[in-house]
Amino acid sequence: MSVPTLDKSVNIVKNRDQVVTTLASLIEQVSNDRIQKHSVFNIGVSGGSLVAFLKEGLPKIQTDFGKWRIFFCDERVVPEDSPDSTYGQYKQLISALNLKENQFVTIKQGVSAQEAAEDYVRKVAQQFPQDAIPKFDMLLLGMGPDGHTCSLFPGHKLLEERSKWVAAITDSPKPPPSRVTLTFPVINNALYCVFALCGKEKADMVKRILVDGEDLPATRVKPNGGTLVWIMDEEAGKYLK
Ligand SMILES: O=C(O)[C@H](O)[C@@H](O)[C@H](O)[C@H](O)COP(=O)(O)O
Repeated sequence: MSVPTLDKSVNIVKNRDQVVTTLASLIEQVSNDRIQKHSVFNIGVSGGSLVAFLKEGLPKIQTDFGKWRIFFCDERVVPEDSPDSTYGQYKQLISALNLKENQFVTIKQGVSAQEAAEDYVRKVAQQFPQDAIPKFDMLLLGMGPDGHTCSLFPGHKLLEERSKWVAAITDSPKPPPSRVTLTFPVINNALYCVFALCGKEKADMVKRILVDGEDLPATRVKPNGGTLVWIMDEEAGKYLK
């Protein structure tokens, strides 16, 4: 797979196809490194357009998917068979990548957002017993047109959460309203935080975050001692040139 090399934190590639291949190549590199060192690859995925990027890109990479544990950076509190369920959208990857269902760490079904968040904290803690704060190998993030990431929205009190690793939100401005989300203490403890995005509708917000440094949720993703990578197409990055 010939893709542009990632030599900086902000990578503007030609088009959506190259976002898919560049993202997949980075995931391939990091997953193989982590599996070689720790025999497991702990990755968090988001919903939105990232789902399609991964469905297209992951089947083309060489890695031991059997060593992957897949978490959700955020998840909607809906039944798994709802079209709004992020896990429901990723389920197709189970057969495509020969995964086992239990490699996805999913949220508890049939409970409130608060209960789902409390349960997810326990599930996450189980996978990172040695860590004072869970240290994900890689978190794959989207950025909404309002600068949100995960289910952390501009002006929301959850932006200030400093102790809970996973929080519930019931007033998400992006439907559906009830979700669980990782919080910044966990997000910024990851080894890699990777934003992947496309399209001119994101260009203004990309400029406000990466040029103007406006304090928006996506601006606050600054992995401590980790690596932040942005991968976007020319349309999304048109104000960065
Ligand atoms: O489940 C979700 O809604 C996401 O996790 C959310 O944070 C998403 O990543 C952004 O809204 C960007 O979505 P798009 O890439 O579709 O614009």
